[in-house]
Amino acid sequence: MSSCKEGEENQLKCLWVQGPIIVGAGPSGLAVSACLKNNGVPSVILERSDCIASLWQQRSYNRLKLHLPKQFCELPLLGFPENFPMYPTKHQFISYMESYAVHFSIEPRFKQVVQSAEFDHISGFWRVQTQDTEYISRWLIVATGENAEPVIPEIPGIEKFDGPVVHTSGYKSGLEFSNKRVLVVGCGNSGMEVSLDLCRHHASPHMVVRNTVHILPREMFGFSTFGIAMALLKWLPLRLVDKFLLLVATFTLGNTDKLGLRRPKTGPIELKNATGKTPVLDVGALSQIKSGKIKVMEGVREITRNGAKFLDGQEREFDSIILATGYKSNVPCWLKGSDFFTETGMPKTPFPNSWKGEKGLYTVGFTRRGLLGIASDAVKIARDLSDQWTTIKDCKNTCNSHIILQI
Ligand SMILES: Cc1cc2nc3c(=O)[nH]c(=O)nc-3n(C[C@H](O)[C@H](O)[C@H](O)COP(=O)(O)OP(=O)(O)OC[C@H]3O[C@@H](n4cnc5c(N)ncnc54)[C@H](O)[C@@H]3O)c2cc1C
Ligand SMILES: NC(=O)C1=CN([C@@H]2O[C@H](COP(=O)(O)OP(=O)(O)OC[C@H]3O[C@@H](n4cnc5c(N)ncnc54)[C@H](OP(=O)(O)O)[C@@H]3O)[C@@H](O)[C@H]2O)C=CC1
Ligand SMILES: O=C(O)C(=O)Cc1c[nH]c2ccccc12
Repeated sequence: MSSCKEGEENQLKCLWVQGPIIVGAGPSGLAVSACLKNNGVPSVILERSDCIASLWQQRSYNRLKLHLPKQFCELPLLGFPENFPMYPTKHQFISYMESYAVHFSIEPRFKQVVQSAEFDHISGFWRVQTQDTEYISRWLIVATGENAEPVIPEIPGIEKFDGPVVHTSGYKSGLEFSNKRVLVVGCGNSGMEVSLDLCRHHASPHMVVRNTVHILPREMFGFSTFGIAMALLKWLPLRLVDKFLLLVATFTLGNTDKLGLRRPKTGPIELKNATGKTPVLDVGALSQIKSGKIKVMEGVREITRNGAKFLDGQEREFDSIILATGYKSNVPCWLKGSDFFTETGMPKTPFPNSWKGEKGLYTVGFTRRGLLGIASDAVKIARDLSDQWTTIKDCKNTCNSHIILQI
């Protein structure tokens, strides 16, 4: 990286970057940087927080474990340590990512909040601005993730509520909710697992289920449900695999409709692929629902000073509210002049072709396929980009171009 205009007062520093600029040091940014390095391509990662994998280190609850078996959650080129359990804890996953970064000598530039990134048609380079620096490169890799910001819905009356209102990204443990009545809004994996954690800390969770939801056992016949689905998908059509999963789920879990958990018409994997809505992989919440320790509530009509009114006319008092309402991409806030992303910040081109845009733009981790999708994107990007890198290096040796010498 070489500097072109060093810090005059109120002016951005300007840095030319060797290889691509990667925005985000989560699993996606680390994976793509490692794959590039393995192919001899340097890169610079810009990360807004002060650590790698900030979602895992700073914005997730203590009890979190991977809910897919470890073989589906490894980053490319370096697997998990052999002694890891089938479902590593978040602390194990973080330590794995720390060693991954050390192994590939990945050193992100921390506290660099990317505020804008735009392709400069005149120079043919990407200009990426953080709060204090402008980075310039021929390539930009978007690795800010599908979970960059919490979704905070506007629920009528919520501003009147007297008690604490937290999003699951700020929830650590049920310890501070002991003996409290808690309204959990949302019933995805976060809503279910936080409700379960609350039960284990003797709180009284009421979980809002406003819509339909697929709940599957994490394991079937001693094998992971996800693993079974992946294996069957090699041989059978998606809809048949979904039918099979639902048959076994009904057999092992019973009819969840009766508990207020109505299933969508579309099957779980088809729905995940089409909309990104992840089925709940049950790790114990369902039995707490069955025993009445987690109460399922219909949609909220309004929040009051000390509780909530529900669509079915019920009214309850609560001490706290936890918003398990999911996450969203933040790409539209900072990526300018590109029509590669939708207004919700997801690539317009669907999987498996969402990893490559135009003019040196790449995306990793926007496939709605978790860590497996990340690994697949990272490998493809590194292959594509290293071909260009080799061509440019060869040209640099022979054409002696001024611009090419700068990068
Ligand atoms: C609670 C939870 C559990 C999950 N468990 C699993 C699982 O078990 N298995 C699985 O396959 N998938 C799982 N996923 C899905 C997915 O694999 C993870 O979310 C994974 O962390 C995504 O990696 P990422 O690098 O794409 O995004 P992130 O981990 O979100 O990393 C993106 C990084 O970009 C940074 N960033 C964002 N905006 C900017 C900006 N403007 N400037 C600079 N930096 C920025 C962020 O600070 C962050 O560090 C889980 C998701 C969640 C939310
Ligand atoms: N152990 C693990 O590995 C875990 C993995 N995860 C993953 O993290 C990702 C995010 O999960 P999660 O945080 O659960 O988010 P999700 O997007 O999966 O779920 C959000 C939930 O909030 C509901 N919701 C949103 N707005 C409102 C509202 N205004 N009123 C009522 N309900 C509302 C949604 O309902 P509706 O469907 O009606 O919109 C949905 O039930 C997923 O991919 C998940 O699999 C999460 C936790 C643990
Ligand atoms: O946990 C997540 O958020 C994931 O995206 C992992 C995942 C990818 N594909 C799935 C299909 C069913 C359940 C979880 C996943």
